[in-house]
Amino acid sequence: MEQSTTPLLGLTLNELKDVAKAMGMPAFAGAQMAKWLYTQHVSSIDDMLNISKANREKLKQHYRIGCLPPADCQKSVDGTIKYLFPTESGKFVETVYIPDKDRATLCVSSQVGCKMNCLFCQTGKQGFEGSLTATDILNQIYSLPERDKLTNIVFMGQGEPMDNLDNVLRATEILTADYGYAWSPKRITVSSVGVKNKLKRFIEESECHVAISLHSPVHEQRAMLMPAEKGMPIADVVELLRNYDFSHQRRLSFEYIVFGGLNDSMVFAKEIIRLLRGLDCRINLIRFHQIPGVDLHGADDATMEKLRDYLTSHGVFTTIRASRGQDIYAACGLLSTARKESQDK
Ligand SMILES: C[S@@+](CC[C@H](N)C(=O)[O-])C[C@H]1O[C@@H](n2cnc3c(N)ncnc32)[C@H](O)[C@@H]1O
Ligand code: SF4
Repeated sequence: MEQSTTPLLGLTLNELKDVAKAMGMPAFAGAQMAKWLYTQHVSSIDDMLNISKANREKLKQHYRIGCLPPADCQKSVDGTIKYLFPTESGKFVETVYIPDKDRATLCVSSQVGCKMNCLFCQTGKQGFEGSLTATDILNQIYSLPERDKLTNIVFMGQGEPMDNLDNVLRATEILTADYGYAWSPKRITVSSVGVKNKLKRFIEESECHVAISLHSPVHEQRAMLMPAEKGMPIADVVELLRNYDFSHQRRLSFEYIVFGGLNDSMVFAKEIIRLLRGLDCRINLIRFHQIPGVDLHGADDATMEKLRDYLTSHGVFTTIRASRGQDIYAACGLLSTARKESQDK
């Protein structure tokens, strides 16, 4: 890895113009570089053919593209593909490609591991090893073999996006800017447990859809499942969300893993309705992906359907999220944990 050079992937148009200026290149070279990066996805500065050879050589002395191909992948019988991407710092994160009829969604990671330590999450068990740079986040798209088929991106891989907000905002800016990928922010969803001050900033500085990991409407139970509840209780998350408009283009959803015998009774359904009353949102019920060493289990289908029907009939549109890639453990964290363990040996 040529770490003495700086990656171009992850720079905004203005920053690329500054690079051009500093290298003594013509002013328009910044826009040319943006095109080679975010439209053409070149893997080498040598491929930036409308930049003179002399300027490419100069550029290469200080910069590199910053793209890295996936190190491993597992393919599910249902077409879901889990990739293991290296980061610039030599660690690994998981990215899951989920094709589905006319959609193809990419689930990207924002951190290596996570500080939030949710009881049910393999990434939480892995501990925190560092935040991804914007280069690392964008590389999961840039170097994806199925890149041109993507219709949606969800920040639901490893890590808590609000705990790496600057780099997540930089990546979503480049994904949505005209000079970048020119995607509508409506094709991007960012999922969070709710982090004080950061969630507010994200809502105000981005137009992407917002997903909140709810998992319990009851403070004590949510705190047991998700220690982040102690830093920003779900009641405060919901109060904050009430200040913003989710009734038009921008969507607000809540994720709810249904654990058998824990948060799956009508008592919880009623609390959810009370908590979310008047908020424009939907709920996605999620099947629990079993992880090693955790004494929790998923609710059965009939219980999930009953919950869905109750919530929908009480005004909160609710769906059951199809589980994908079961056979390759597409629940994030397992592949990278295995890679970490083999590296540590
Ligand atoms: C891995 S997180 C990443 C985004 C963010 N940190 C969050 O928690 O919302 C994405 C979603 O996966 C869920 N999740 C984590 N572990 C899971 C598991 N074992 N089974 C099902 N869903 C899980 C989380 O609760 C969250 O809704
Ligand atoms: S569910 Fe999200 S916040 Fe919780 S440990 Fe996993 S990645 Fe972190």
